Amino acid sequence: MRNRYLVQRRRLSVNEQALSVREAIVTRRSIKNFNGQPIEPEIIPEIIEDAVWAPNHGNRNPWRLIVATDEQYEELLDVLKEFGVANWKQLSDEDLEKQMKKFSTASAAVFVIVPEDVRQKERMEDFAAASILIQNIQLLAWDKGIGTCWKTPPFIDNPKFRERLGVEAGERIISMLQFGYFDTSPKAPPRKPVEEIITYFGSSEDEEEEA
Ligand SMILES: Cc1cc2nc3c(=O)[nH]c(=O)nc-3n(C[C@H](O)[C@H](O)[C@H](O)COP(=O)(O)O)c2cc1C
Repeated sequence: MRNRYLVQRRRLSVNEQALSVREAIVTRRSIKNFNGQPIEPEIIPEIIEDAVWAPNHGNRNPWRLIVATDEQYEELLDVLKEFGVANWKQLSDEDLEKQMKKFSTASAAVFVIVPEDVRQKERMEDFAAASILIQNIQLLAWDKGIGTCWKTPPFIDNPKFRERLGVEAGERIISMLQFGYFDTSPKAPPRKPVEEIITYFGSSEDEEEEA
């Protein structure tokens, strides 16, 4: 009975989608200029609940997420100031405010953390699976009109920053994912054309024969 309810609930939420999968993939852009409008804090766990359906080898669910929204995001801003703005103590209030815009105009951040498996293959698989989770989050947010940007500033590997976040030994932060509403979407950075990235199996033999 409970299962049937869950299936029904999932169907309902799927029907609520605004964008097709293709539209979401093609139109999503990394948003780097947010407008400062706060996002509803409950949106983040809602998105994550769906995003975890990412494929992952052995169903290891190789991820955990540290979420900062609302007042916690305000608290996080103090930490980001310390680690993400060089010489912040020497800056005037005005310059500091300017430098902080890259963090302060977003209204939430999610740090995606993966286990660092000692086995190389598993480590790579876990990184790949967590990357899919991240794109799922980005697409689901986009579908709700919320912009995101996957950021990898150097401080995510700083031991003191890791400690402030509560990241354990054997774990790695792979993304600081910023969230927020936005007024304009940037122009799409062009991708390499398909002809450039595809080689058809056996085609080099054909070329050799023709030559
Ligand atoms: C692994 C990864 C790391 C990234 N790190 C940063 C970053 O540190 N700063 C940034 O501004 N954008 C970062 N990006 C976003 C890319 O700049 C962006 O995806 C790329 O320019 C393509 O634009 P689009 O996402 O709008 O299609 C990152 C993206 C990925 C996948």
